[in-house]
Amino acid sequence: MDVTTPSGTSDGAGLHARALLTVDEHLAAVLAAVVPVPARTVPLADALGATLAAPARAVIDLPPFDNSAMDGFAVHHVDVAAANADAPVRLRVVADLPAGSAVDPAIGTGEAARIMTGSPLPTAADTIVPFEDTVGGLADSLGVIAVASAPARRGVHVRRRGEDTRRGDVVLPAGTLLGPLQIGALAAVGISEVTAAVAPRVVVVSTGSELVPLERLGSATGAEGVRLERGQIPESNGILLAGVIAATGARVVRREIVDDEGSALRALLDEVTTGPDAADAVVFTGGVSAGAYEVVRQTVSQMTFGKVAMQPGKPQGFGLAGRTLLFGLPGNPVSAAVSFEVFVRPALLALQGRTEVRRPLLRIPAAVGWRTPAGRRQYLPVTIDRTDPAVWRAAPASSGGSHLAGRLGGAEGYAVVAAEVDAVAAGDLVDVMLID
Ligand SMILES: Nc1nc2c(c(=O)[nH]1)N[C@H]1C(S)=C(S)[C@@H](COP(=O)(O)OP(=O)(O)OC[C@H]3O[C@@H](n4cnc5c(N)ncnc54)[C@H](O)[C@@H]3O)O[C@H]1N2
Ligand code: MOO
Repeated sequence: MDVTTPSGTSDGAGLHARALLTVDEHLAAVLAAVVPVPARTVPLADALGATLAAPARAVIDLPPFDNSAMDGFAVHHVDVAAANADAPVRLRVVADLPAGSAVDPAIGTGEAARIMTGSPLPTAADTIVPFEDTVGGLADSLGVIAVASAPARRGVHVRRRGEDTRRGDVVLPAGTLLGPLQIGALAAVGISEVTAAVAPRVVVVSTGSELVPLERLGSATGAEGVRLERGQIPESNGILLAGVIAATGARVVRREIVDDEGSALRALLDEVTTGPDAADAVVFTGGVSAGAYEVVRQTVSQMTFGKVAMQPGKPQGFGLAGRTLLFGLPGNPVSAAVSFEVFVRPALLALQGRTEVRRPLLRIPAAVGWRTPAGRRQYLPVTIDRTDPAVWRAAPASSGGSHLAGRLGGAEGYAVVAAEVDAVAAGDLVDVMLID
């Protein structure tokens, strides 16, 4: 990246003199530093949100055996091929097969077995007749039944062994996020444990002497209300980052607020980046731009600092302490949130070996026009206007100011507008990065 020495205020002029990095250049530099975390074997039940580190192969065929798709009767097709309402075919019911039954009854000519959905198809039968196609239905389903409608063909309503998946097939490749559907699919093919990436351990450090931790704010509903002195603000980046980090499958092992003085930050950094329990990543916010009290910039010598052609999120710091990734995100809350999406999230996913590290983009028309910053890629918080279900539209959730943290609460994504574009007009197609 465009590197400046982390010497604080003295190199501010140098920063301004240098060209901006593109978002893609900075992201490439970040991803190049990522070394994936190790994998471990984990019970499937504990793997929600983890990333597969090895292909998951089916342990059994799915379905595991030929079975009935309907509640009804297992029959010989030839016996009922001519059945109709005017000339029902009578069959003697010789067995009753609930799901889970291990019985494999003999079924002779003119005979049937009552069978429930999911029960194995008797070896002697080849077709299922649902209750609805018999005269007596469920109410008259034991003894002798009358089939009033011929099955469309031999084998109808039979679910075949292995028709979904064969034993040994790769059900999901390495690098897949294990969401609820994936976990369900793996369970269905007999997998009870998986090889998954160990959750990266992440430390979040908010910097700024103006920050008041939530627990010291007092109760908004109490008689005294919120207690803030002049110049103080509630600390909000830490809780936001903790949430988005957890959503990547990583684990926030520590969350701290440090002042702008430096010694607390230095001690904390040493503690969390050395020894066997060193964090996989430390995410700082604040103290990275051009002011007189930029604690991250002035203290973290392992990071380099530069400007990226994006808005918000222009000042960025990045580096390595041993194997720990260090991110210096700007302190403005929208800048911190956007910077996380664009640089930190992909890195945390890459650490876990995730194949897809990008957010999905939806290209939809802008609901209204807005201005964009010259020469910087814009990430504008937007809601998705679904008034017309056929044409969703991107509606700004804020004017784009990087301090408008309250408006962030209404955002469903970020409109991503190229650096060369100066303004978006209503109806222009824009890419919306969807967030969850
Ligand atoms: N002379 C210049 N000034 C600034 C520049 C510049 O290029 N030249 N860049 C601006 C841009 S763009 C941004 S973004 C900010 C980033 O500044 P820092 O990363 O140094 O952040 P701070 O100054 O510490 O804080 C900025 C802002 O955000 C509030 N903040 C910080 N941490 C938190 C937190 N954890 N929770 C809630 N709010 C937080 C802080 O109070 C400030 O208002 O710099 C511009 N300046
Ligand atoms: O680039 Mo700053 O991140 O505009 O707010």
